[in-house]
Amino acid sequence: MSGCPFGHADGPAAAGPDTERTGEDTGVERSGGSTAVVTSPEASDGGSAASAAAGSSRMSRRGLLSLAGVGGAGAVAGLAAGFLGHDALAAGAAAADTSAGEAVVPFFGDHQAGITTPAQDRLHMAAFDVTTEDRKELIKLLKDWTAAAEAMTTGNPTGRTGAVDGPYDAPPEDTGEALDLPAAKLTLTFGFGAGLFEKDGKARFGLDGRRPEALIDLPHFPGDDLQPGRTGGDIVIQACADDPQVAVHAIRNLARIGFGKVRVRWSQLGFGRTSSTSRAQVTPRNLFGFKDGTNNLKVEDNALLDEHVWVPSGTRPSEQWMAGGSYLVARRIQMHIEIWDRTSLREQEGLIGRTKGVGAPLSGGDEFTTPDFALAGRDGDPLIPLDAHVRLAHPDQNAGVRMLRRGYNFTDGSDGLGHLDAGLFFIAFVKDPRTHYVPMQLALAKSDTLSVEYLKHTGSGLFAVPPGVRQGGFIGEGLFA
Ligand SMILES: C=CC1=C(C)c2cc3[nH]c(cc4nc(cc5[nH]c(cc1n2)c(C)c5CCC(=O)O)C(CCC(=O)O)=C4C)c(C)c3C=C
Ligand SMILES: [Fe+2]
Repeated sequence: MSGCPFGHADGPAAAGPDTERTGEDTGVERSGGSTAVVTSPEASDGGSAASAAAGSSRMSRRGLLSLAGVGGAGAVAGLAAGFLGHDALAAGAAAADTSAGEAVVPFFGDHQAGITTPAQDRLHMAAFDVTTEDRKELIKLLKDWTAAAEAMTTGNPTGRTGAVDGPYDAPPEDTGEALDLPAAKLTLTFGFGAGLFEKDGKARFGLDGRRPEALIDLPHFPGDDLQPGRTGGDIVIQACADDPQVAVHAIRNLARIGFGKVRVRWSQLGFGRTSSTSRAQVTPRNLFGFKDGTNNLKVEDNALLDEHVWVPSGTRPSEQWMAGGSYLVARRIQMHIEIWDRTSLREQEGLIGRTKGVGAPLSGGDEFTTPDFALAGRDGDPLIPLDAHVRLAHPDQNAGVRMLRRGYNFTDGSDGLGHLDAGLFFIAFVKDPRTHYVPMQLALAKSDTLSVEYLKHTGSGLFAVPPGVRQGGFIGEGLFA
């Protein structure tokens, strides 16, 4: 093959007449490829449809590799180069792997993906401090992140030359550990912390007056033991995927792209979702062994999502950029699992207010029966104790507010004192944390025996999550308009 622009044996061959560049940012060929697109309820506008189409016409990382076994030596050479001819592409399409792991959640849409998207199995969340003070540099970074996010969520490497097709004497543009992995329903959700707007009393990036009123500094809650290295951050990125390596690869490459402009402040891995966000999903279990997410808001609850999760338009003009967005609350909650494991089943169920087996309310019925908080047992006491978690967290006790929970289990080794450092990385999306998080957290921290005796909050963050990105736009574009 001739035409290697970088002059090394493995370099890209010239694109043949049947190939077409899809864009400067990704350098990936149009392929009529095999990636299945998951219809995202969040991505419901025209841009999303276009994105879905773009996603479906792109070749995923694994689609590319599968061609090696289909198109023979020519295809392998093309594969190594990242450029494929028409015949090889047609053969590859015929042999396409459209298994669930290939599924793509569209990146573009009215709302960002990763909020009502059915919760994937794995999480890697990272919060960054922005180290540059240059507005142009920040905007450029957000544009570069948008391009990289679009590429990775469609199962493609970052940059024009990816992991193996760049100059031999330069670091690759993509780190490569996801080369042979499918998109795995990767979603990347971006949010802005208070520190992006002002630091030490001074406005940053020309954003004077643009900090939304709802982006408060969270108060100290009773029992909080927050570690500075696990708290705050100017920008957060939530990566969720059904493959941990895909999620970690995404955060790593976004951090790499941000080198010199942002610095990772904290990051958290999560290994098992603790919420279902769609009625099609089975309710998972947290590390206390209880079903978690039964009475969560679900993607099917459109009216409730409008009422409790999405920021409405019509707020102050300076906050209009948040319309269609949401607020992300992140709390790293350490669970005293060794104490829990020595607690009787009766007490465990009383602390939660539901049965451990099927997750039914202690007032009776099955998992999805409405709890009857007034129903008393033979002793006259309510069957769901007054200090049960589900009673105190129920909308009836919280001025009717609801939240969309999207947390993950975590285990980060041990604490050096013979205990696992394990817990629940609580993530919730709400339209306004002042009404939809702070009062409930205060009530739980004061009166919920589960919280007081078995939990410790060790990290915290609150982020304004702007609405979805339109094709050709960039993350948070409205804020910089
Ligand atoms: C501030 C909000 C909440 C925190 C923090 C929180 C932590 C937390 N929760 C569990 C276990 C369960 N929570 C359940 C229900 C539930 N929890 C919250 C809020 C917070 N939880 C709400 C709003 C609800 C729903 C209440 C309702 O409407 O009925 C349940 C029951 C199953 C379910 O409905 O999801 C469990 C179990 C843990 C272990 C934990 C911290 C580690
Ligand atoms: Fe809870």
